[in-house]
Amino acid sequence: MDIKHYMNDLGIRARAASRAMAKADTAAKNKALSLIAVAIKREAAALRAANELDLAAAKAAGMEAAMLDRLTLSDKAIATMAEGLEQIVSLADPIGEISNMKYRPTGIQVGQMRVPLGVIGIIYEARPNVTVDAAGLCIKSGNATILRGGSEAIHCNQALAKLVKEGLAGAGLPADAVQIVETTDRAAVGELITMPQYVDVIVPRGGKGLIARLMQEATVPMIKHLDGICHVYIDDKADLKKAVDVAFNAKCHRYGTCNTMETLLVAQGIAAQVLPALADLYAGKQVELRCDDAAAAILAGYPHLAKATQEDWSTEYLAPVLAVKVVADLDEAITHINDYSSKHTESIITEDYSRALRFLREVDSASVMVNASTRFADGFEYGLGAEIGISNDKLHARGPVGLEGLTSMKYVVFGHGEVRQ
Ligand SMILES: NC(=O)C1=CN([C@@H]2O[C@H](COP(=O)(O)OP(=O)(O)OC[C@H]3O[C@@H](n4cnc5c(N)ncnc54)[C@H](OP(=O)(O)O)[C@@H]3O)[C@@H](O)[C@H]2O)C=CC1
Ligand SMILES: N[C@@H](CCC(=O)OP(=O)(O)O)C(=O)O
Repeated sequence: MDIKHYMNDLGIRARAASRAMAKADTAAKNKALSLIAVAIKREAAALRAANELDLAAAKAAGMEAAMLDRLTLSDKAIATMAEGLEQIVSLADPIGEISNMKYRPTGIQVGQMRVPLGVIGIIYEARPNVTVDAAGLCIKSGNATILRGGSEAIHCNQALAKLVKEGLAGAGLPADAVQIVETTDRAAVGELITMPQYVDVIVPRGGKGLIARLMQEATVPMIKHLDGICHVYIDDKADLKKAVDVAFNAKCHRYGTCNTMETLLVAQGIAAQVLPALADLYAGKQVELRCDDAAAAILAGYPHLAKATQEDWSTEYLAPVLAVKVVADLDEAITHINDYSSKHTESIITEDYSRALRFLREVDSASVMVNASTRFADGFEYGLGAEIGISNDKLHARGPVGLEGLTSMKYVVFGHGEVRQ
């Protein structure tokens, strides 16, 4: 079968499955999720073996360490996937909820019902846990999904998809509710984003190349999950220990994730105190610091120092590299963030309540934090069970997208035979 026909077939199956999923009851959906969690734990060894195949190929192709880390399905990642599914089971089913019922003067009663989006096409990076997180959220929210994961994770994704289908079938739900694209040919992406008759929304998780293509070609609406140029701003009213702990964690906890800090802004009033302490920790991890003149002057002698260029303020390194800038005050920090961030996640470190509130109000990003690491921008950490991704789009859903982000509201009207005058 050629790719056009193959994708068309996936689309037809997904559309049919979405109709069954939309009316599936909560117990069946929860049963499927629990069965998948059990199967994942049972098949942990087989999943690791499939992941080894992917890792070996990726290493041979020269994949960088941070991307290998993202591709790795460790025992902890396997346990977290299963735990995420169990968390989704425990969340309330959003589907069918009716709210805002009001009587109109005509006698009719108008309200809204929460409904699934339908068929969701997800294009994502080579990160196997996303396959299960996305499948779990789509199942619970009554959607069908077509998953196109990063080609480097194909073996692992195929192994996971089998377990998802086993869980769906065991709960009496259509196995086609979750389908993965079995080819790594990018022509399949071209088809997925141009079949509005079968796909209601595309969730692209990826970098600039992916988005450039989608912006040109897609005829299906998108909720974009893009790069994370995330900032931490250390205010001159910051607690030093909190500043050092958060700025170190935000950069060094994991380099390859989109919620990792890429630019550190420091108020000039505290820079001479906080930067040397932080630089000692960064030096231990060989983090390269790309500094503006003021930061470079404070950090003279640091072993991995480079001069920042204009380009650094707009760069997502996904690597042990950090741009560092000294700013005059909160105003300059907010302006810099609103000019250069990708509207993903930003954090202020301060003990000053008014400045914290100003930062929350004036920074235009999907997650805005006070005294916490940007690494917390994550569906699991926010209590959503998992996430489809982290939206930096402004429409429909912002930040980590969980169950509610995969639904919309339709109007429902109850009458007693009223007619319009
Ligand atoms: N906001 C969020 O939730 C997330 C954001 N990201 C962002 O993604 C970026 C890095 O991830 P990375 O894996 O390199 O992302 P890529 O954009 O390279 O890949 C992501 C997915 O898109 C596909 N893809 C990429 N370009 C094209 C194209 N031109 N046509 C068709 N398919 C394409 C890839 O397929 P293939 O395997 O063939 O390359 C892969 O499945 C970072 O900017 C990161 O922050 C990543 C994950 C989540
Ligand atoms: N959920 C993630 C962050 C979002 C994500 O998937 O990002 P990425 O590592 O760029 O694929 C986490 O913090 O674990």
